[in-house]
Amino acid sequence: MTSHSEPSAPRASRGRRSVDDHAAAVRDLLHPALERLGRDAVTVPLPEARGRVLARPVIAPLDLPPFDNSQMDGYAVRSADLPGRVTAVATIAAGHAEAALAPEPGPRAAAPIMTGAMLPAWADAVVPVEAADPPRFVATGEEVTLPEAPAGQFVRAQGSDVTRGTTVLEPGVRLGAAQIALLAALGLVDVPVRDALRVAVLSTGDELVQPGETLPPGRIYDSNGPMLAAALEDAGAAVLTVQAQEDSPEGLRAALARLDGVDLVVSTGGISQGAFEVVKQGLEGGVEFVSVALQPGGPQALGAVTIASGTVPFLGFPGNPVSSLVSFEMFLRPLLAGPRPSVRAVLEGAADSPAGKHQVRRGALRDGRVRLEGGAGSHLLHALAQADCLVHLPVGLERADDGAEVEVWIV
Ligand SMILES: Nc1nc2c(c(=O)[nH]1)N[C@H]1C(S)=C(S)[C@@H](COP(=O)(O)OP(=O)(O)OC[C@H]3O[C@@H](n4cnc5c(N)ncnc54)[C@H](O)[C@@H]3O)O[C@H]1N2
Ligand code: MOO
Repeated sequence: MTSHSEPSAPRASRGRRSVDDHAAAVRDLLHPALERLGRDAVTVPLPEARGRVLARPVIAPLDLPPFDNSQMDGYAVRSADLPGRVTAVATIAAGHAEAALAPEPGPRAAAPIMTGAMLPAWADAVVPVEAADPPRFVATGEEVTLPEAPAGQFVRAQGSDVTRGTTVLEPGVRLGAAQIALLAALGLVDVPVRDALRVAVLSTGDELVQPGETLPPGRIYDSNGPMLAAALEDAGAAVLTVQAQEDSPEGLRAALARLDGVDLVVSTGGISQGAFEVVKQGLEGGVEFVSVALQPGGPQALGAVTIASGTVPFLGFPGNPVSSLVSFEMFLRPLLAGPRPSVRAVLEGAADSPAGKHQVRRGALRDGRVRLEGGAGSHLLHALAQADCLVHLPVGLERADDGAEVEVWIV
């Protein structure tokens, strides 16, 4: 949150921990685990590299394009021969270098050439076929009239995209479709990526039923488990298990004791003021329960828990789905995947925010204007699903009027 905070923002009141202070506490808690990830690289095959974070620089082993080639279907020519009549020589198709490597023809020659095909060394320009007279490919030995073509026209020069030996991707880059395309174009198959943070997600609450099962009265489907698993994976973490947990402190401790080989446990629910707060009752001691000046996402828990493979960091997010996802966005995601893109936008309609709290509303951003999706309620999943941004109403801003400028994170 540090990079997004307002330096002059009033501090949270009434003994609540500020958003920045809690973000710092979570950062400190996860520092050793994240430092290890920054150090340790693993090699994954290219098809598995999507969403991973590059651990080492990538140095281009070849030029891109690897050879001069045509940008158009047309005729490869010497610009000095044009305009005028030229005689067609052998056709050069993409992937077939023989015709391009054939001995240089005499003056006033033109080779029919296809997009992506290797330009012969004797040619320095390409005339698109539709500019020819006749506007088609003529047979070898026939004549065609071509207009003037400056040297370099429609030629994609070797190395014009990437020069061999240059660093094309830096460590820390998240690999998406474009980066994977670049690695593939360079012929690379083994990609050094940061080891992913291995996370266990535990949903707590006796009311929870798994999607696909029938829904008895008074019960609800577990949406936090799938939501956080998706959010974590989207941020580059490896979710080793997603479990719903019966509401008993002993059951929770037993479930933790069975977990093996995770770097972090994240739970949802069971941390506020109810009579059956399973996380609070089961983990008191190693875990701290705090009230953060954030809405939604006020109740928070953090500390350490003992699992089969040792003691690992623990984060307890509140059970309300929007609270849980906002907690993830504010405290965990920035550590895993860096800050969300942040813009200033003009608010459509007014919004009220509780005194002394940093409120995060859901919004839809269009052309620099943001419309709130749904109210402040932290159960409003449909509105969350319509939103494409989070709207920040920091401490001290108890009302934002229609037309006010607000900070928005694009999610
Ligand atoms: N007396 C008070 N009551 C509450 C306070 C408070 O300060 N005083 N804080 C409210 C706020 S704010 C929040 S947020 C919630 C947090 O409560 P818990 O973290 O203890 O969560 P639960 O009580 O277990 O559940 C809250 C809510 O969320 C639903 N839920 C829980 N898990 C899931 C799941 N996996 N998928 C979908 N929905 C889930 C649950 O059914 C409840 O409706 O406490 C307020 N109360
Ligand atoms: O803080 Mo709760 O997290 O508003 O719904």
